[in-house]
This record gives sequence, structure tokens and C-alpha cells, in this order.
Amino acid sequence: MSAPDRSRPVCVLVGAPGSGKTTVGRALAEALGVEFRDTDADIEQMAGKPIPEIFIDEGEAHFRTLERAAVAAALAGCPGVLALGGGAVLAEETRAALVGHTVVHLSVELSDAVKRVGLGAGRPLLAINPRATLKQLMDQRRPLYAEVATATVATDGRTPEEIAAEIAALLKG
Ligand SMILES: Nc1ncnc2c1ncn2[C@@H]1O[C@H](COP(=O)(O)OP(=O)(O)OP(=O)(O)O)[C@@H](O)[C@H]1O
Ligand SMILES: O=C(O)C1=C[C@@H](O)[C@@H](O)[C@H](O)C1
Ligand SMILES: [Mg+2]
Repeated sequence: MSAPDRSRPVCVLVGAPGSGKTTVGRALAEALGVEFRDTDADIEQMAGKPIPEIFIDEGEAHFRTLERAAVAAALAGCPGVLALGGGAVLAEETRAALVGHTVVHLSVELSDAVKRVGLGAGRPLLAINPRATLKQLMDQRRPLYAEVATATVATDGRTPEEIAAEIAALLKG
């Protein structure tokens, strides 16, 4: 059996805000016994402040610049499960960098996504009118998640553990 490649993620998770990338990613990493990394957390560490503060102080464009760099670094240096921010796939550079990786799109319908993000706390783009904004984001991004994904796993009405188990089975082939 060949040794696992320590320089690339075993799985990259993409999907809309509230699809469960962070929650399922943690459960999957634990099930596989590998590290979990989340580019949103990397960006906060890099910037030294929470994401909402980056949006307030420097704006979304600056956040997206930090995000492109965080994704590139994580793709080259995370041997475990990697969760991307919900909007990371907006960058053409990031979509290109994902080619050749195992990328799982966690799909979610609007009704479950709205319930999960609630009033959008900690998610600056959803601070106003979360339901309408989420619908708009999801409509815009659905084709982008599909473009980068090597597999899609539905999350509606399922627990994070069930979803993580399905992904673990997929990864085993
Ligand atoms: N399958 C699920 N069923 C029920 N609740 C879930 C499920 N997955 C995640 N949640 C809950 O939904 C909320 C959002 O989940 P999470 O933060 O993992 O989403 P995300 O995809 O990482 O979002 P973001 O793009 O904003 O980082 C959390 O409160 C989490 O506990
Ligand atoms: O959907 C988005 O554009 C975002 C999702 C979050 O994961 C964070 O990356 C940030 O709040 C932006
Ligand atoms: Mg997350």
C-alpha cells in the first residue's frame, strides 16, 4: 500500500454558508484520525481579528485577497480535511488551484441553510436579510461549487455524523 501524501488534503469541503463545512469537516477529520483545517480560521489568525472585523475595517475585497492566499497555503500544506470559506470558490484562481484535488460539495437547500445560519451571527454577508441574501449567494455559487466538486453530498435533514460517514466511505472508494 502506498503511503498517504502528507502534502495535500485528503478531502476539501466546499459549500454554501450553513452547509456544514466546519461541523462536518471536524467530524470527518476525527473519524479519519487526521487534522482538520478551516481557511476561515487561518484568515482570522493571519489577520489577528475575527472575520466580521476584517469586513468592517478593510472591506470584502481585502478579505478575498487574504482568502486566496489562505486557500493556496492550505492546499499545499494541509494533509488532513480542509474546509474552505463559503465564498472561496468565487475566485477563479482558487477554482483552478482545486483541480486535481478531492473536493466534496456539501449541498444544502435554502430552508435548511436558513435554519442553520439563523440571523447570520459571525457571517458579515448575512448580517442584513439573511434569507434573501443566502438565496442570492446560493443561486450565484451553485454552478461554481459544481464546477470544482469531484463529489456532491446532500446534507438536508441529516446529522453531521451521517454526512461524515458517507464522505469517509466515498474516500475509501
Ligand atoms: N447536518 C447538519 N444538521 C444540523 N445542523 C447542522 C448540520 N451541519 C451544520 N449544522 C449547524 O449549522 C450551523 C452552521 O454550520 P457550519 O458552521 O459548520 O457551516 P459552514 O458551512 O462551515 O458555514 P460557513 O460557510 O459560514 O463557514 C452550526 O450551528 C452547525 O452546528
Ligand atoms: O459565504 C461567504 O462569502 C463567506 C462565508 C464564510 O465562510 C466566511 O468565509 C465569510 O464570512 C464569507
Ligand atoms: Mg465554516
